[in-house]
Amino acid sequence: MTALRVEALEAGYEPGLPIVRGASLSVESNEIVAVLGPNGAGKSTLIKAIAGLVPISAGRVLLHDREITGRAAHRLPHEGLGFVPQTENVFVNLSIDDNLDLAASILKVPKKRRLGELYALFPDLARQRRLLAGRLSGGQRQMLAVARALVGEPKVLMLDEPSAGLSPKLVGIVFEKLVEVRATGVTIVLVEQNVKAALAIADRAAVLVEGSTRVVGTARELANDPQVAALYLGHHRGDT
Ligand SMILES: Nc1ncnc2c1ncn2[C@@H]1O[C@H](COP(=O)(O)OP(=O)(O)OP(=O)(O)O)[C@@H](O)[C@H]1O
Repeated sequence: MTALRVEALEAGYEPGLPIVRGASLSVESNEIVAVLGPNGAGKSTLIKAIAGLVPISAGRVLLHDREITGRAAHRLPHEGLGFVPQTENVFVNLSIDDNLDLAASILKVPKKRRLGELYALFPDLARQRRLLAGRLSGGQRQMLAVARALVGEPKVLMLDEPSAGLSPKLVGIVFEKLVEVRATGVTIVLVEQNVKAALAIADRAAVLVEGSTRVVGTARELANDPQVAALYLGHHRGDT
């Protein structure tokens, strides 16, 4: 079953100046799909447009065959779509517990059960639950951002550059956690500059160039395609 379908999407920050220009993507249930591409290709803009944070001027977004095009960001967790922004993705002045508690209150999720499940998935967070989020290391903070986005039990979780600012070791730890999250039945879409790390966990990937999806293939095909590598993937930050 198709979990998320993006059809010929156009989106941008100013009217008449689309940054995303005809991006199409189909993500099957329980897949991990990476959106890759050169700097400035519009990867973040695409994921933010799906997440209701950038205006869409053409095309459609469907979540499990239900159209959600242009749906306001705050409504999407109720539709089963979770989003982890690249920055400001936790409340730094609140504890881990309060970050999760607040998300559960807003989404009207049974707190005790859901936080118990999330603490079982993220034991490091459970151990430090009274600690302020602002005092967490980069990797732990990213884990909390993922946990927060999971509070509403999304069917599809989208992440904007989860590896940003993390050491290669921490990228590995965070990405392994994403594989565990997928094993709980969550479909994952991630935008990444770290091509190598993303292709290591992804089933398939799409390469976005100048706002449109140019190549879609299995992670293995893309990793081994010298033309794709030379043309589109290049040598990006963290790609070592
Ligand atoms: N808030 C904004 N307002 C106006 N233009 C923006 C905004 N954010 C990004 N852009 C522009 O949109 C274009 C695509 O940016 P975007 O961040 O989507 O690319 P990207 O592929 O995610 O790149 P990177 O990998 O460098 O983050 C760039 O030209 C950028 O300057």
